[in-house]
Amino acid sequence: MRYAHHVDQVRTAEAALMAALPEGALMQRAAAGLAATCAGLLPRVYGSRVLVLAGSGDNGGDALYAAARLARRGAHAEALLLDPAKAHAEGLAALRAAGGRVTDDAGAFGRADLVLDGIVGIGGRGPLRPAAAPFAAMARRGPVVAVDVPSGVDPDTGEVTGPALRADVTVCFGTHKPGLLVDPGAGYAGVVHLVKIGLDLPPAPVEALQGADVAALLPVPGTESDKYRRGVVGVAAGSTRYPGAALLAVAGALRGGAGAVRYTGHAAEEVVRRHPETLISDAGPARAGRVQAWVVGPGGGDGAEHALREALDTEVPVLADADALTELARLGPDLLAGRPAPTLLTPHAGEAARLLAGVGEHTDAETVAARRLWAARLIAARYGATVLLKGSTTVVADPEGTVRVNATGTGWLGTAGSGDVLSGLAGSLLATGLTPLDAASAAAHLHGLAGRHAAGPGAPITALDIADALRPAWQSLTG
Ligand SMILES: NC(=O)C1=CN([C@@H]2O[C@H](COP(=O)(O)OP(=O)(O)OC[C@H]3O[C@@H](n4cnc5c(N)ncnc54)[C@H](O)[C@@H]3O)[C@@H](O)[C@H]2O)[C@@H](O)CC1
Ligand SMILES: [K+]
Repeated sequence: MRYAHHVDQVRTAEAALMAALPEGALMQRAAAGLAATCAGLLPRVYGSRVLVLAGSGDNGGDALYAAARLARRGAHAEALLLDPAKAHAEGLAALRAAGGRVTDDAGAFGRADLVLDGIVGIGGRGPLRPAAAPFAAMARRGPVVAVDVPSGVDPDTGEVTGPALRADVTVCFGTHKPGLLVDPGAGYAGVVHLVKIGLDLPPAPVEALQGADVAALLPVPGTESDKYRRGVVGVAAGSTRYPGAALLAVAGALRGGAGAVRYTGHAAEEVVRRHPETLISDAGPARAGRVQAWVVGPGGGDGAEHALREALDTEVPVLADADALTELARLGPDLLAGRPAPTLLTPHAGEAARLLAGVGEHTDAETVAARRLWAARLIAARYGATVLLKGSTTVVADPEGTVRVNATGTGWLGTAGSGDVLSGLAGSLLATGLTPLDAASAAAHLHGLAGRHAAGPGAPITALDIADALRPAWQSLTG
């Protein structure tokens, strides 16, 4: 598991640790870890050109001390001070003592074998200021290593509201920051290395499951299991206009761990032709027969409201997607109030904007994509449901405030019907007994892996390719 903490939590933990350590010890731990990572990125340290972009805070201090360590190993280290009068004095003295020097030549950026971005860390707010902004667009020769956070990325949210420095590697201290795990910020962070500095931190508000965590969640049938004991997932999807969505949701559900899939809707014939193992029901969710979870909405068309209401009236978990979300946004969160079982909503950015409008928060898909944590948390809180917000990093938020992010995806997943496969998959995992948080985050992880598997080194994929790749994706976790 990767854990990420907010800036105020880091500051509190840092203050407690600093009080117990000799002055400057913590910064030396950070600088030592940073210098070690940089050394590993250079073919050889001796003779390499290292440039520090140093801001006015301790982030600049970390970078200057790390550059001093590299200078002691023979690197030509230079520092470009963005606010010379306020530069970190001790760090600068250490750099000079090690043979490094200050430069005011911005061209050094393009010549450096490695750039250390020590402009701002967790003290940063908003985009790069004018003195640093030009570096965001400048050509670089060697890797840019962000110190703690890529400057210009909001550490708590991952929001990027103007120029920011794109890093190849980010070395963060003590814990991850949410902005390193959530897009758009995650896209600026590159590969993230964590340097442990001994912080005693509270429970993490944001976490990211790793392969082993997902493997531990996935259901394994016991010797006594049969199709009913493994869980039956109901799929109410598709319409005469959109039969394909039903096929795709069922394809995902069949590969999600449930023992059987029960389908109800207008595409029964097509579903059975393509997936003969599906149980078909003529009645809607209210009378379709026993299931342990319902998936409702993909390609639902005009029938979506009816199917949603019937599914919500059952006593099992309900996953609402696509047209069911549009209906929910129109009808409002009261529709979910008092349900005896949890609800999982799986919007993309546009549907999330609709759900937000349904609670009086008028916004658009672009804003949701730029403020993913905010949007997912707000929908979860206002609808009292778990939310899986699809997109470049998938954010899963539950109404109690836990957030999980998933970054296994690839841009190739942005293909028609991909979300239908995901909702079937997540619903199937719900039917096996996983909580909505676990089902949603495991499904997002598997779906991302399947997309990568299907796309291989890089090629367009179809939603059915993703469904087909779910089995090797699952095997890659459990094998
Ligand atoms: N104090 C310590 O012993 C340790 C410090 N660490 C480092 O200290 C950092 C936090 O240091 P600070 O609290 O001094 O804060 P920062 O160094 O992150 O930034 C503070 C300074 O940047 C300016 N600033 C804010 N937003 C800006 C923007 N958008 N563009 C340009 N300048 C901006 C502020 O005016 C302020 O002067 C961490 O991120 C980490 O790198 C720790 O990680 C390790 C231990
Ligand atoms: K930085």
